[in-house]
Amino acid sequence: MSPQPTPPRAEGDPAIRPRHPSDPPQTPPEKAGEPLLRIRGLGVQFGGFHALTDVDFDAREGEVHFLIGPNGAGKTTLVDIITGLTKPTTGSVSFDGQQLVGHKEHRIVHFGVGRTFQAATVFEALTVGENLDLAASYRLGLRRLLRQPRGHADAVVEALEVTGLADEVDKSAGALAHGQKQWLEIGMLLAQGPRLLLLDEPVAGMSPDERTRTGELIRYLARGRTVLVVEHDMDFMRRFADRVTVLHEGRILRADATVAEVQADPTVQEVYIGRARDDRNSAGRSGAAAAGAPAASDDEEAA
Ligand SMILES: Nc1ncnc2c1ncn2[C@@H]1O[C@H](COP(=O)(O)OP(=O)(O)OP(=O)(O)O)[C@@H](O)[C@H]1O
Repeated sequence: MSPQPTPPRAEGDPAIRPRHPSDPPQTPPEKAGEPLLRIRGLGVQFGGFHALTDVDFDAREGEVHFLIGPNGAGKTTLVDIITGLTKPTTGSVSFDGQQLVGHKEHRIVHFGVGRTFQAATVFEALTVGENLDLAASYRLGLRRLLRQPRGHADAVVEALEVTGLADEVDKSAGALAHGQKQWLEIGMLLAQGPRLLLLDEPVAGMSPDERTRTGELIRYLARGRTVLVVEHDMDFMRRFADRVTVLHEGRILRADATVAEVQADPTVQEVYIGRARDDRNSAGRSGAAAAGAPAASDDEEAA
């Protein structure tokens, strides 16, 4: 029997509970001022193929910013550039005034930028606590880690609490349920003390209940930080996004909008619905599932 996920500890905390219809609009507090992440004129080519062209993008402290777009739009490539995995052909990426382009991945982590991948990358043979200790040590450095008093660093204790994994601290990560592994990976990010968290499809493969808990966790993470979420799940976006940017074929289709603005945008609707139509047609022809349109029906309903 697969283990039952424990809910995040701070469930009663109004900052992380799901949005209620009577709640005030989720406009992030800071619209003015310099964004924490500022991307200008970004472009990248693979061979002759333009994966990203002239991308401008801003994200501010305290906001949950969703990056959406059909398959192949360039979302992961954008995250890869921010984190130093891919070098852009043109443009700049400024994080808290620091230019990131040209720095190696580990330097960018030290600047305060962390990411998760589509598949959780935890050390399955280690316990939950050991995974978190290891993640915390990456930022602290070995010398400071050895000088730590016995027990876990504060950042690890916080990560255990907010991911709801405190009761699983001595369990091996390989024995966790799918959702719990994703939460552990997010907890490992948190233990590194980032100011910008990039989450690539954090709810893929999760149950509805796990999605809700992940959304609550993301809202918690955004307190005093910035969270950029790459996601296909439109319902999840509607519930938990502050701002939304839409990419299409490597270009910005709609920048820094509210959920309502994105839903009302006919160009965005056309991209998603057109894509869904194409996928359905090709699925009909080939008999294969329309893998590229996980949220399409959602959007048709929204349209
Ligand atoms: N290293 C690479 N070499 C060649 N082409 C690449 C490389 N990385 C990405 N691409 C191409 O760039 C385009 C954008 O890919 P990317 O993975 O960023 O899209 P995405 O929006 O994240 O898609 P998905 O939602 O399917 O993950 C795709 O056409 C992809 O094939």
